[in-house]
Amino acid sequence: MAQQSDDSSREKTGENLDVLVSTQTVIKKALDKLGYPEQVFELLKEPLRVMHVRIPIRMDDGTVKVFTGYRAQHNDAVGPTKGGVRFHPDVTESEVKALSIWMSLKAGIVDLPYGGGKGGIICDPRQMSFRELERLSRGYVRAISQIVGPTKDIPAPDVFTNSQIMAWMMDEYSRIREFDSPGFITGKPLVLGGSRGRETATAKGVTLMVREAAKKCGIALKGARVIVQGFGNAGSFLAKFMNDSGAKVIGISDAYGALHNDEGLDIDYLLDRRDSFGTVTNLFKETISNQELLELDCDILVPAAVENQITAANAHKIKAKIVVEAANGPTTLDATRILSEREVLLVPDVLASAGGVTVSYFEWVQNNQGYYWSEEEVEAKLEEIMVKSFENVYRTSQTRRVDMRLAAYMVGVRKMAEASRFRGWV
Ligand SMILES: NC(=O)C1=CN([C@@H]2O[C@H](COP(=O)(O)OP(=O)(O)OC[C@H]3O[C@@H](n4cnc5c(N)ncnc54)[C@H](O)[C@@H]3O)[C@@H](O)[C@H]2O)C=CC1
Ligand SMILES: O=C(O)CCC(=O)C(=O)O
Repeated sequence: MAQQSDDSSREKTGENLDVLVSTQTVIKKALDKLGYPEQVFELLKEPLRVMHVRIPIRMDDGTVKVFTGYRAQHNDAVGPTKGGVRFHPDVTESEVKALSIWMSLKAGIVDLPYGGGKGGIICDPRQMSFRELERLSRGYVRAISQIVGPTKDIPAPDVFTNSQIMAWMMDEYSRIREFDSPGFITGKPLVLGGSRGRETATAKGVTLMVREAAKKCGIALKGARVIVQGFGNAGSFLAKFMNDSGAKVIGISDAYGALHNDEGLDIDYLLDRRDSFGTVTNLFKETISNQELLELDCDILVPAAVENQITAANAHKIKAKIVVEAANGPTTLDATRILSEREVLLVPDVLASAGGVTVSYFEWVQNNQGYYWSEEEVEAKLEEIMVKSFENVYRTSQTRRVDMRLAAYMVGVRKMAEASRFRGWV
């Protein structure tokens, strides 16, 4: 999704907003810095496999609609591929490819035994009924069933998909295989083998990254003014955790607009009132645009919605001292450079949002063991991994004198490059 949010007045800068191209640019730089030959880039610049499927679904009114979907598997040298499935009208093949590469990098940074995968269906679930969504979820699994599975490629939730959709997908896969297969997918409801702590894991991980970044910048979290773009799984729990830690959440948004109050928003009220698609601004008369939100004065800014929100057009107007990317791809490469020149500490997506896949890994391990952990155990393990990964990336950025995004790519790409080399692929 070369996403633009609700403000059509954004300046045009001629910047390339193709997230696959920008990801490839940073992968190339990371491999060059690490001294890998060109053939490694040739291997890693695109997914090994991309499946394009067309899914005919009987709609509630009796008509048949054919949906287009994708599953991309970037690199499986380290282990099975893993990553979410998004349901969104702006999904493209190029975006799904980039998202699968980011999953490989996340797995490398937090050191999971996976490569990256990602899926998407072009649809608007906000316009579909519960039963239509069930048929689409099951149809997608039937279409990709040959290339996925607990030891091949393990899906999970992403934008506009949730634990109910994971449950239908798991059930469909179990029917096809004639075997109960909880390890086929993560982000499931607890009663179907989900992990404690998975629902809040992405936000918990981002909270830890905000904490570590604030320490580096000498900013006290208590009283810090925080803005969160997006109020879905990642954004809404993050706003709550920030609030709980004594920070003041002064702005939030969804796809339709944003809310701002310098005295702090009532996050518990908003959490209670948001719908299952993370929409809450429709309840208010006075809203501002997503672009206005991003440019407000604050200490910490967390984009937690979609791609290409901070670009060359607005990077110089960002007032935050710390930007932590909960969303995948919210900041373009030009914007990354501008923020870095302005000495804004940017914690990149492939590190900041890796808490989700980390607890998904815990879920898969628990499914394989048939033994389930307490929430405290999950959170302690998550904290250890995220803090260690932050330090690793931060140290790399300091010692190699590169920005945090390039440092994260250097850390993330190494394991799959080495595994591919040992396998004799490059
Ligand atoms: N759910 C997870 O475990 C993980 C999610 N992420 C990333 O976090 C971001 C958000 O994902 P979730 O919270 O899971 O999705 P979600 O579907 O729960 O919520 C998405 C939020 O973004 C808003 N939104 C959608 N389109 C928008 C637009 N054009 N402009 C502004 N806001 C818009 C929606 O209204 C909603 O509030 C995505 O980039 C996703 O890839 C990253 C790692 C894990
Ligand atoms: O939980 C997972 O396996 C994947 C999460 C995801 O899609 C992401 O980190 O972007």
